[in-house]
Amino acid sequence: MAAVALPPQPLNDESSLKAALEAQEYLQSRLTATSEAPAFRSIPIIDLTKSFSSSLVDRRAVAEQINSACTDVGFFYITGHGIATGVCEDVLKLAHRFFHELPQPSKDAMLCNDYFRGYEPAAFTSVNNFESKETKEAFNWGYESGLDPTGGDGKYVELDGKPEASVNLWPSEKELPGFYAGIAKYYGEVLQLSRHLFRLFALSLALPEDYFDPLMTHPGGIARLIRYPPATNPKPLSELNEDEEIGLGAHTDYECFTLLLQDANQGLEILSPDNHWISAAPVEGGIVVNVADFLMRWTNGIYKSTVHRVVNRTDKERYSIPLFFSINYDETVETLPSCVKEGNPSKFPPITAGRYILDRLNLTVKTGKY
Ligand SMILES: O=C(O)CCC(=O)C(=O)O
Ligand SMILES: [Fe+2]
Repeated sequence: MAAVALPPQPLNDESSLKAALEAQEYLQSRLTATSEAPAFRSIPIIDLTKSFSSSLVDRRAVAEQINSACTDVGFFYITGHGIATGVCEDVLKLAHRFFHELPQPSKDAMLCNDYFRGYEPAAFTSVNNFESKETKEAFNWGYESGLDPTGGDGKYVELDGKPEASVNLWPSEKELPGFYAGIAKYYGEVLQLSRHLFRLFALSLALPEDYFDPLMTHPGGIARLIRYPPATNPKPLSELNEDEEIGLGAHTDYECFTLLLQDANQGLEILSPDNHWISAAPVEGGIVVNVADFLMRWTNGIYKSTVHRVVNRTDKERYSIPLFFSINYDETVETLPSCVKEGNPSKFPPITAGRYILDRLNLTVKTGKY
């Protein structure tokens, strides 16, 4: 069965902005009150090795674990994912080089553009309504067909639906030799891993395995190198801490799901429904996966998009590299058929992938459009 996408329609800016504002309200409600969902204290680890098997039975067994993780926690680690340790180590080294070797004026010359590509100095964006000053700095880039091992289908459009060659901003080869090639290596692999995961998500949702394939031929995929400075007052995660030094404020992600590579320093924390923060400390060889808001809506709320934040509690810098994987930005979709039942109708109107993400991003910038 082919994926059911709606026929092309004019972008409905109003419904996506409404959805973006609702997401902010949801965040505030999660931070101020507990939710009725069952509490959790740990994050499942899923070994993907069998998901690469030629046996559908093996692939379904992995998909079932994904279903439980997404229903209960919204976060899981993947191991056995096929991206070599060396590739992960190399891209983390590149992150270090970007922040330490590139002179500040060169970074400033690549200041984040309207599509959120380029360099974000500390405190440039704030995910949580500016309640906290964020210490992180970042370098963001997005999909280019040249970074896609499939070569893409030539139909990529940007967040606002415009066909753009590329709005990415790259440091020059002279200033940072090997940077683009190193990014391309990791990005290409993590993009393909995301497509593989989406097939497992399809199985996990009782959909045909290729259900999402036509929707990720030119997918949105913003990725970033993030640097968190060392803590000025290192201390472990504790309920008693009140003066948290926020690296990245409490938020949910916007797209379908995120694949996060982190270095050896812990800092990522996720919010259990009973409002306890749980550390998502690095797991050897593991990549963190979390459901984001677009997929939460698409599954009628069955898959959880869980609130998380980053507090670097160590005396070392911390680096992380998330990829926010989206379907093609020009797709408008309605609730998945397997997530709508008699007595449980769709809770969410259709929205367009890119426009929704752009509205969410715009709400994070001090000079935002709204
Ligand atoms: O740095 C991390 O560990 C998490 C980053 C994150 O949550 C994000 O960029 O949305
Ligand atoms: Fe996040």
